[in-house]
Amino acid sequence: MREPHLEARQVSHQFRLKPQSITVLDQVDLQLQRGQFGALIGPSGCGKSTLLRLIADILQPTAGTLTIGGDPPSRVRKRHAIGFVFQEATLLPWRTVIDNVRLPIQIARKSGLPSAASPQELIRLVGLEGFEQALPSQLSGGMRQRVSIARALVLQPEVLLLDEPFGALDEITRQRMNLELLRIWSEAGITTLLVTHSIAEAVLMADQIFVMSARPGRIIEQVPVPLARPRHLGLMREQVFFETENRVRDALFTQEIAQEPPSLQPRALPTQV
Ligand SMILES: Nc1ncnc2c1ncn2[C@@H]1O[C@H](COP(=O)(O)OP(=O)(O)OP(=O)(O)O)[C@@H](O)[C@H]1O
Repeated sequence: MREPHLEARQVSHQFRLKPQSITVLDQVDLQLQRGQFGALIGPSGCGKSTLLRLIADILQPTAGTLTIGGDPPSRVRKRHAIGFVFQEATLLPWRTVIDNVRLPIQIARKSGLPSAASPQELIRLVGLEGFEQALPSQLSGGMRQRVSIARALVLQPEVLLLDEPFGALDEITRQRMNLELLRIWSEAGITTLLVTHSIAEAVLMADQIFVMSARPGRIIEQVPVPLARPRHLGLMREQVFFETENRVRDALFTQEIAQEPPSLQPRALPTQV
């Protein structure tokens, strides 16, 4: 068995909310092989973004260990090897597209620049050729997220973390962006973890789907996606797609039912004797 590239072992996290603290993540175990695409799905507030922020070294776990290629996230972040795309495109409004994509290079230069990709080449990769000199206000929401993805890739990260990047987009744009992201991922070959609320999106994109419980979040099921690559929208009509969706849905809703007050839970039918 190969060593995982991205690994969380027994990771827990508590936030201090005076006067007490809340446990957001409880002994999370997760593994992704190098170059794999993982999706994290779970009820709102179960700690998906928190887990991504722990992997990105924006937060530190209260317990447990995280490693990327055997290194702690702090070391990986210092070599600028973690790409992060947030829910909203966090672009600098006064900078052009190409200058937003260049920004991480300019910041990293101060601490000894790791190898960087060509911003122009990345703009081509995300399909924004011709918009290099546009300002964020002159772009659609989908185009702004493409700029964010190009910016996250410019320092050639070892892992790419995406926190519901297309949540604010309409269904058609979202599906197009999903396919574009898959194309970019397959060209860049980066270990990728995507947070999503959409079961279909998780199945379409991922090699492995990690289903989380309600807070405190735990991984309650890992669902492998047995679909060939390259993926295309036609796969969404195939039996194996429905079956994988159902496995994820069952894992999500079984726990929902378990948490309902007893009066709302379905009664077991009397068995015939
Ligand atoms: N900085 C913080 N301080 C205190 N509590 C926090 C902080 N950040 C998040 N939380 C709490 O941690 C829990 C998990 O939040 P998180 O954003 O990780 O969930 P999520 O699964 O990504 O939710 P959603 O799907 O709605 O985006 C929530 O209850 C939230 O209120």
